[in-house]
Amino acid sequence: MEAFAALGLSDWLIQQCKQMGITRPTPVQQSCVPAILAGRDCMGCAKTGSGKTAAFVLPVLQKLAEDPYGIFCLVLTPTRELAYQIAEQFRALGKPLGLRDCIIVGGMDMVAQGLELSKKPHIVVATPGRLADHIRSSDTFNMKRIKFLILDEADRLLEQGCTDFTKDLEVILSVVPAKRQTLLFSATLTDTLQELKTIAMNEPFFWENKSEVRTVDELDQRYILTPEKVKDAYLVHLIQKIQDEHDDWSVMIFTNTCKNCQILTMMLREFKFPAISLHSMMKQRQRFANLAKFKSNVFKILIATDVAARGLDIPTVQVVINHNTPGLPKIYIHRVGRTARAGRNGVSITLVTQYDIHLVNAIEEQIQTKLKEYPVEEKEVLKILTQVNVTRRQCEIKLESTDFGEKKEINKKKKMILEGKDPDFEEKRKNELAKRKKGKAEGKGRIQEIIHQKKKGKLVKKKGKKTKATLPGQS
Ligand SMILES: Nc1ncnc2c1ncn2[C@@H]1O[C@H](COP(=O)(O)OP(=O)(O)OP(=O)(O)O)[C@@H](O)[C@H]1O
Repeated sequence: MEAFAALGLSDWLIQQCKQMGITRPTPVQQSCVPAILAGRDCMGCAKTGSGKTAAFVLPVLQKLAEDPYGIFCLVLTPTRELAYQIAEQFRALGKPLGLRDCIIVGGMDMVAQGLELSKKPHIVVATPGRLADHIRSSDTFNMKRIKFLILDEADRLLEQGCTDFTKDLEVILSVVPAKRQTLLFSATLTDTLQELKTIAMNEPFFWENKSEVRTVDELDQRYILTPEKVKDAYLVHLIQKIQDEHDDWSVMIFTNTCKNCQILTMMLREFKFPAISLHSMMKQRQRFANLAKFKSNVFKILIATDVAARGLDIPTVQVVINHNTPGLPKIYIHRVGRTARAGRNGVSITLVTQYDIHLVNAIEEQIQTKLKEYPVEEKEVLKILTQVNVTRRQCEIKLESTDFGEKKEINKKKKMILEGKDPDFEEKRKNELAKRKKGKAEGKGRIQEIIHQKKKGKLVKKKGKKTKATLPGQS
């Protein structure tokens, strides 16, 4: 326990860590915690599962305990599930403080979120899109006093992937004070280092793993070379093998599209495997429910798109299967990082077709490790090939007969093209209009009205009774 004390953390926090089984700091914690406590901006680039979350949660809680107010700290993160996970860590470690946190993510009730924000929580954990919507549409809260701005998975927040956060980040950065501590963390910071340095303005303390190898030693990284048409048969064979050989097992399968995710889930269920999916075309409540069922091991297989590739901490996951070879090495690093976390062992198996070999070469070059072939009895795979492919086709037909979002989207786009419109341009225009409309009408009107009403109601009930969080150090 002394090691944590040597970092400058208070006794109550050390005790809280102990209760959670955290007894010795990991290297990223060892280096970043003292720098953050000393008031420096910080960039931490450490491998997956190495405890980056606690590296920022611990010093923020300590500083909050010394001078508690809301809104003290804003954490931005790219996915909704990750926002909940980070808030949980704050809640667990900050329990003795009576910590009040607030989670602002898309897909959840905006009015309830507005009300939460107006109550000045100590910590706000948000995805950028929804928080920017609140900033644009409401004046019942402000971020003028925040002391800490944290970007978790910072490189993802800055890159222009399928979800582009940059516009929303601009909105958020325009309302947070220039005088603040900025903390940036990820397992893959290096590509976006220059942009990140402009956000962390004050010569940040930079900590990076010394090792050339960018994945953890405890991870056994394998590949299977397969023709595209045999991929699913390999997948079914692998799952069957894992199920036969282990009593206690848990697997994450990553695939490239929401539709594929849905079809693979249906197909594995036809084979009576306990599979469940997670992708961005599901309703948010369903996403949370499925993740909870997987975490509690009710379902042993989670089939997901890259929405689940970063940050999720599910210690029971022993195997990650890449149903498609990731197009970018950094996506590979995050996906396989869902196993072999916090010193545990894990296996990753990537299904590689002859067209993906250059992708594997790029991955190996980046991670400075050679993937090893996963030995499979091909004869066994060929035995189930026809049955698997027929089942997949049946699932595809079944899905096509439903109104699964992707099909609807494609049809909508086809119609637009026939009308001589550019679907992408139309989409952008529609989103802009919707945002503006929502900002003006709903935001200024409905949210504030409800918030004011609720506040009034509460004040009448309490009649002068003031509530205050009980934070150590507060008189
Ligand atoms: N000092 C520690 N000792 C033991 N376990 C720890 C320690 N610090 C954190 N952990 C645990 O390690 C696990 C992984 O931590 P965390 O989720 O913060 O990893 P990460 O570095 O953010 O990974 P990723 O890059 O995938 O987001 C968590 O379950 C966390 O509770």
